[in-house]
Amino acid sequence: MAPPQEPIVFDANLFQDQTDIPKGFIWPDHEKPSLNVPELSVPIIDLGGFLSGDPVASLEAAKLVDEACQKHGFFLVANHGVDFSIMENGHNFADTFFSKPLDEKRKAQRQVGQNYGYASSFTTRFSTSLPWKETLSFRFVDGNSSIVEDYVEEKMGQDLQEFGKFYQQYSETMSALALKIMELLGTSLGIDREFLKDFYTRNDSIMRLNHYPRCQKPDLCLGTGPHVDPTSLTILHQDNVGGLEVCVDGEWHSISPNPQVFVINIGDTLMALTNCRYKSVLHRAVVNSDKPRTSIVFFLCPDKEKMVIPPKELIDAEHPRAYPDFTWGTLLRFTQEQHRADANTLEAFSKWLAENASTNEKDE
Ligand SMILES: C=C1C[C@]23C[C@H]1CC[C@H]2[C@]1(C)CCC[C@@](C)(C(=O)O)[C@H]1[C@@H]3C(=O)O
Ligand SMILES: O=C(O)CCC(=O)C(=O)O
Ligand SMILES: [Fe+2]
Repeated sequence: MAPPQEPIVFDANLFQDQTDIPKGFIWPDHEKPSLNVPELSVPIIDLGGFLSGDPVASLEAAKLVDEACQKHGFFLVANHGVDFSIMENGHNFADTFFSKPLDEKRKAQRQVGQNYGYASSFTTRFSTSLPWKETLSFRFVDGNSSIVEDYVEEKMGQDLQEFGKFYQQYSETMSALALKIMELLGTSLGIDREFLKDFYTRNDSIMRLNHYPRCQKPDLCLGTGPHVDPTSLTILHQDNVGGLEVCVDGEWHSISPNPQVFVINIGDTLMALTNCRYKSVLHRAVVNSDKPRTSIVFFLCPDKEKMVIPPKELIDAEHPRAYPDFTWGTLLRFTQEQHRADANTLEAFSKWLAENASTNEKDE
């Protein structure tokens, strides 16, 4: 992915009221937003009921999550044990950061080859189909109690210490929530309840803030383009603006904002780990001309060196291996250096692995 010669600088404060949209932000006709998409019916899972051990609640939660993950990979989690003030503060801190002048935000500028830091769109990574968003991403490693706050202090200085401490805490809260959800998925898959939880205990995840400025041509642009998450499990909190859409049965559907719940979706790595029992599904974020939108996203990822191999209970004559063995570290590198995550990342990755088998073995 060669960067453009003269990358545009996406300054949200200027672009949000601009009617003259640079062509790099105009998406191809077949990917432009659709009008009046229907709402997706997504089950609300009572996580606390499952964790309480109540047999009726556990059975209901496992049944609902199994159906959803086999079909479109999205579900909502309620009774999650996370105090609403945490989500509220998450958005307040994000809004404070993104309302800063661009040169302030660029103190944490994401460097070429880095997955973390501030990015105003990805004009240095791509030259077409540019996402109408700014992002701030952190690395979170379970067990490292200051990785996020250290990064913030190093990149943005002492005055953002409270900001860094907050997202350190938020990331730890999401990591713990993710492991509880992994227990539920282990149960719904009918495998050892601890298998997935153990696989992700030492997770090496990505905490990301997505900020979508207003856009005066919301019918031409996309906040985040159509993609499947290459990661394992996504825990997303929407504000009350709405814009997340999922492609089910070939049609885009909206997921209505509900700030009391977290939106959960399966990513490619977990789809491979479940030998395709649970689906990683195409989704995107649309923008609007009236209000900016923020989503707070925790991408659960395993240790980068762990080999992703489904448990034997999920491999049989009817379900042969769907994907080759791989590590998340190799897939992450692939999405950052070779192939922008889109609708077909795992297929392109499998082909790339086969073509570069000798090189990848040397890198291991
Ligand atoms: C490993 C990742 C790459 C992206 C962030 C995480 C999981 C989702 C990926 C992404 C959001 C998919 C759409 C394209 C992308 C470039 C984006 O719009 O942000 C992707 C992220 C990335 O490569 O930075
Ligand atoms: O902002 C959203 O609602 C979706 C963002 C997303 O899919 C992502 O960051 O992977
Ligand atoms: Fe996504």
